[in-house]
Amino acid sequence: MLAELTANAVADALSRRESAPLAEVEAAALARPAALDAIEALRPGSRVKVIAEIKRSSPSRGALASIEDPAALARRYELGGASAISVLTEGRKFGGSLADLEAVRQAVALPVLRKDFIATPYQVFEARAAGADLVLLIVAALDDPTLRELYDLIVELGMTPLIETHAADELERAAALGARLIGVNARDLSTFELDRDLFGRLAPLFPEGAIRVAESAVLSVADVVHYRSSGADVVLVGEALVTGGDPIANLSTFLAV
Ligand SMILES: O=C(O)c1ccccc1NCC(=O)[C@H](O)[C@H](O)COP(=O)(O)O
Repeated sequence: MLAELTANAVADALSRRESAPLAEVEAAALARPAALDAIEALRPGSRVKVIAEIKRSSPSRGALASIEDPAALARRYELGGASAISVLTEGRKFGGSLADLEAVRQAVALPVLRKDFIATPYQVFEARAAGADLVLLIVAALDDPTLRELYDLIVELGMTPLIETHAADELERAAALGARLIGVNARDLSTFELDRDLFGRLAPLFPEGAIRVAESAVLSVADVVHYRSSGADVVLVGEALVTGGDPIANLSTFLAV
């Protein structure tokens, strides 16, 4: 069953009255310099890679960090060795915005992910217009034709789709797209429960050659070790980095795994 939060966010996206006409956002997206190569940045190496997230609050944890200057935090992440930056752009539950993404884009030379409940081509153009290099698609939130349409548009605009899954059948749907970057979110979006073992159970189902991203629930180095030993190439970390003091010091411990 589609989580209520996700269903509402998708319904919002579908019914939104846009502030700018599609043609304008499309033109702004096409006028941007080429997107950065996220596949290259996240290519598996001898150590785990980190996508570091700008996250102010969340439905499961409430307020996490005020983050008055997302660009400054992104620069710290870059200095600390992150391979990409995730920016939550959803406003109501996560306190994010496209303005955050634009600010981060200008501050760092790393690929930037638009992390949101993406359900329309408009949002994909908006992401590119704001400078995103990657766009998250949540398999559970989209039917196959929409998933395909949005996936193809992201690729056509030169960006990289990060395909988020939470179950075996969703990984099959991600594989059918030809996805090169696939995440398993440990967080059940209906109950918010965290299952750090889910990644390991689904890891054998990843298609050959896909980059494997473990999303959510990294609170300590032990969690990174756990994901890495289960086959993760990349971990996506929010809460631990925005609440854990010096992000550079935290990243250095994660990146040693
Ligand atoms: O974080 C939440 O509570 C949440 C609830 C419902 C949908 C999505 C949610 N979070 C988005 C994410 O996937 C995480 O921000 C990201 O994976 C980082 O997770 P964490 O390191 O556990 O903060």
